Amino acid sequence: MTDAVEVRPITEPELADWHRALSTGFLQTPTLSADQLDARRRQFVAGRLLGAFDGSRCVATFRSFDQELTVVGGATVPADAVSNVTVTPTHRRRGLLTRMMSQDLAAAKERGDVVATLIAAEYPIYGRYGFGPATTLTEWTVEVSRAGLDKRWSRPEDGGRIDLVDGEDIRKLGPDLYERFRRGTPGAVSRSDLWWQLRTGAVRFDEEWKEPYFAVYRSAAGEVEGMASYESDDNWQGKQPYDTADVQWLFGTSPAAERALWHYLCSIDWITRVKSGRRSPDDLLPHYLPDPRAARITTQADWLWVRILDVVRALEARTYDSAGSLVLDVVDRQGLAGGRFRLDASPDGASCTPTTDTPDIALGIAELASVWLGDQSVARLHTLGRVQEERVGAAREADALLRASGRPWCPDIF
Ligand SMILES: CC(=O)SCCNC(=O)CCNC(=O)[C@H](O)C(C)(C)COP(=O)(O)OP(=O)(O)OC[C@H]1O[C@@H](n2cnc3c(N)ncnc32)[C@H](O)[C@@H]1OP(=O)(O)O
Repeated sequence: MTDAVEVRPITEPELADWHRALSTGFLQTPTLSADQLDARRRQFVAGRLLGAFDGSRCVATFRSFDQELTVVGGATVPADAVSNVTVTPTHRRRGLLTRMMSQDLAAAKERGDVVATLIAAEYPIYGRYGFGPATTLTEWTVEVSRAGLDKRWSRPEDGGRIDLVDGEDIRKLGPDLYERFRRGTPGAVSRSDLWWQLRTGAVRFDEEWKEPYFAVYRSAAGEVEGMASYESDDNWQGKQPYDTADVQWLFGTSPAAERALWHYLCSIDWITRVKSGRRSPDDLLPHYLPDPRAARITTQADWLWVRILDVVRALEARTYDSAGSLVLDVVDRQGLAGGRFRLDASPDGASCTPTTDTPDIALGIAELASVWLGDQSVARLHTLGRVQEERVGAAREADALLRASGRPWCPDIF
């Protein structure tokens, strides 16, 4: 049966059928309006949208696009970002995802991408293709009354200011600021113009788009250093307001900007709770509050998954705080990137070369992705039996070499 189904890149006229399959796979209304389809045309890139066709009907979807991923130390690597993965329920578990993924990863490797990235809908799907969870997502809810902030707070203490602006301002100011931010944030990914258009309503994929509030922080010197987008509900109970500010995104290029934006959000009259949106596990949000316990973790889970396609370039792209050498046996069941590699690293730079030297540790390509950006420790994976020590003590040494000073953070969903 599977053999009768053809997997291939779609053509632009096939987009409506492809989107019907995509909506069906995500359990959404199958047929898009002409306007919705028109807006989504902007994501069409020839060769990067795969479909599986049973006769003339599209029964599976897969889209990838070019992205940059920031690594430890601030360099970026080219990534193959994977999204819109669905198989129609009538055609599941016949190997269609496996066929689409194999085609896409082979093409990405051929193009020279260092990694593939995705946000996994469910944990068990992507490990088999060599993806490993590489960043963790943490969401907090701040109970404003417990935060200990001064009730009379009305502006940043540092001489900076916060202004509410509209979507057009965000489209002008956002991309440059985000570029600076993401280059200092391992785990962050590039944002396209379309990303900003969708978040500010200039392009709408769904008819019921709700306009959020946009806040911008400028330093005392007048520099734009941070911005946030948030919504609020309209929640009155009797004569009391219990509104929640729901942060869509918030980032800054200085701690002062982030502190001021969180204080602003926690000081809006009627707002009793602030939901943080997607942060890294070691985000400073709780510590910007006089009482950090006011921020309660509501979600903690795997977020960005990474599939390393080129071990040498991946390990050479990042920086290392200490000096050391490590021989790694990297097992890749798909045969895309495995082998034995010698990493010689120091704060001055790193070189990684294929070798026949005796290995220190052995690990899967997915486990390498989990330790590469510093989200996991080699010692923890060793304790779990997912990294093997070929020399006693090597896991702890690998840990010291690969450790990063902060956890990586991918604030985006794609
Ligand atoms: C990046 C993103 O877009 S994330 C969104 C992913 N999409 C969804 O969650 C939408 C709903 N789910 C689906 O559309 C499908 O179930 C998919 C795309 C997840 C899987 O497609 P399928 O064609 O059924 O996968 P395929 O047949 O290639 O499965 C390969 C293997 O993965 C396993 N597998 C696939 N999906 C799952 C899952 N959700 N949970 C556990 N195992 C899974 C299969 O059992 C199979 O295992 P086997 O090799 O041991 O037999």
